Amino acid sequence: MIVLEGRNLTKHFTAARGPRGRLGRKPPVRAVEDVSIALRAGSVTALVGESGCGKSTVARLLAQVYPATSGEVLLRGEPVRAHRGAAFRDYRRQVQLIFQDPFASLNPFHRVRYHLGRPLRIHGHARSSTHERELVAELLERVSLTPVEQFMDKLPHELSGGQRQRVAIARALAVRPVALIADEPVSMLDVSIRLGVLRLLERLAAESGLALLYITHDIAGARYFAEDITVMYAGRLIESGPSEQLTQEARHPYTRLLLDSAPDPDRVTPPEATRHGEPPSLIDPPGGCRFHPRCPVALPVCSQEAPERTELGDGHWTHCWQAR
Ligand SMILES: Nc1ncnc2c1ncn2[C@@H]1O[C@H](COP(=O)(O)OP(=O)(O)OP(=O)(O)O)[C@@H](O)[C@H]1O
Repeated sequence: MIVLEGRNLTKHFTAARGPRGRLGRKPPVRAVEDVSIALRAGSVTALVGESGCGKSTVARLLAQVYPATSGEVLLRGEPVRAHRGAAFRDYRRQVQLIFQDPFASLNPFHRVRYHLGRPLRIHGHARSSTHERELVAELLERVSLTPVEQFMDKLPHELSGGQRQRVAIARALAVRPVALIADEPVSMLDVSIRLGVLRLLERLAAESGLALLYITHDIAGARYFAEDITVMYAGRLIESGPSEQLTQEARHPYTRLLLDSAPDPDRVTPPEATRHGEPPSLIDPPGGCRFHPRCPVALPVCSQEAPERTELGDGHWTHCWQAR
């Protein structure tokens, strides 16, 4: 069942710096163009791409941190129309964001008990202080911070990075969301504890039927963790499909470059993606397929016209002239 969906989402920001255009206006940053993505209950979807390609903007559009320039967001098939008031607050409760830096998202002066108890109180889940304590303990157990008594009264700086991220996840769970959007949730953590936090997110999605969007630049890791992978390049989606199929039979040259440049301790030659240059500016993106200036197999048509979506079967699709 599809829980959360973005349809044809586009976001243009007004650039804070940079020269003004002919009409004296600053040109927009075309951060996200025509992105459609669906998250299913109990399932992990990965959104993969290089830094600056618009992944966090998609996360924020889905969480309604700011409105889309065009396109719509649907929760359980219903378009989200409210941008303030009770309906909007309820939407923000149901769709929770987890950020990269758990330290920045936890007030350093408050103990774990407070961080988890506050949302329980605000949303009326705790009937009394004893009940609140029970619910806090339950949340700590769900994120495997046990024995719970050891964690209740800790301040954020007394916890490791992984433990802090677990508290941030528990706080998101406290308000009983239907979707979690995790934006690079492990990239600031020690390599040795990343897998544990990812396994926790996977278990929570499976056990609680949460729809989970996992945002990452690591396609190799996404493959083992997500059921589906969607690849983004310079503000656009370029390929998507079931993880195994997408990584085994990638059809877009950019997906192949990402797979080739995934960390490999045995490789001596530089990764393909670095050999083929940098991502383009989103103020003045290349015409046609945005990847064409870096594409090793570009055709003349690639610089002229953006390719439509080609269905490749079993939910696998791409936008590439070579696949048409
Ligand atoms: N509030 C904003 N105002 C202006 N430009 C913005 C704003 N937010 C993002 N951008 C621009 O939009 C583009 C996409 O940014 P975004 O943060 O979504 O990328 P990302 O793929 O998540 O990158 P990273 O992995 O580095 O966070 C970038 O060019 C960024 O500078």
